[in-house]
Amino acid sequence: MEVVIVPDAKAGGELIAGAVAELLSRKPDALLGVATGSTPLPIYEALTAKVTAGAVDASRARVCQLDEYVGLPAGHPESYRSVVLREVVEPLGLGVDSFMGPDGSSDDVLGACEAYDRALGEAGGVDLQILGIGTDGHIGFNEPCSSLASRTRIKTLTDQTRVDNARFFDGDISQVPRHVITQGIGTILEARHLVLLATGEGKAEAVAQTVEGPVAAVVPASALQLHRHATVVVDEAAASGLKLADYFRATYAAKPEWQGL
Ligand SMILES: N[C@@H]1[C@@H](O)[C@H](O)[C@@H](COP(=O)(O)O)O[C@@H]1O
Repeated sequence: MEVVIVPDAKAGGELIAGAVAELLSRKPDALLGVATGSTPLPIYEALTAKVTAGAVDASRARVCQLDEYVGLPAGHPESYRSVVLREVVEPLGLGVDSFMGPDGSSDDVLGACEAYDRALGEAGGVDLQILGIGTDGHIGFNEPCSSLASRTRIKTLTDQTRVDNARFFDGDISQVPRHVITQGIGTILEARHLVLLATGEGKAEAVAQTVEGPVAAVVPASALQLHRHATVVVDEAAASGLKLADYFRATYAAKPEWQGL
């Protein structure tokens, strides 16, 4: 696992957008896995700026969702499908046919989970998966004690996650769905490159446990330690709980440019 400490969220966004740009130059039809939440927005803004400036050709890129609420009506503005279309797919100038996600409004939720897990494999697998992290260490919507071998399935949100996400629902926790579909941890680990961005002091504890704690289902993001190409990008505040911060800084400073992220 590589840990990169950046000055702020904007720098993290630029760095990761650069890695996506490099991937697209190598593989124009790469499948990009995207997370929702506030944290990854600087990545999508930086990538959109590169595309608008003509520095990156994303016209053949494909985008896939990490997770979804269950039970929101199709087209609800806070469904993750709507969010990803609004924040990523449309700004990059892509069409809906470049995009895939689980159907959270299906009557057959179990079937929708299995179909999505299968579809990811049939699409050739995710090339680069962008991840955020919950304050409780979740990735996607894999809450604490999710199986590290889990596949795409339905999960129940913790009260903490529903409180954290209420800001997208007029601050009203009762509007935040209790159930979600999420790529499992086993599914996420199949992506070729995992890039987790965490910013702000509120994520410091979860980041410390993810990077320096034991691999444990109680901290789902710690499963990144099992991946052969995982990058954790943190700002100074999110890095504040890391004992090895100076080592990570020195290592990155001495990294040859040709290695990329
Ligand atoms: N399912 C999403 C996660 O993918 C995201 O990482 C997390 C943190 O969101 P934020 O970046 O807004 O803190 O929120 C939700 O739970």
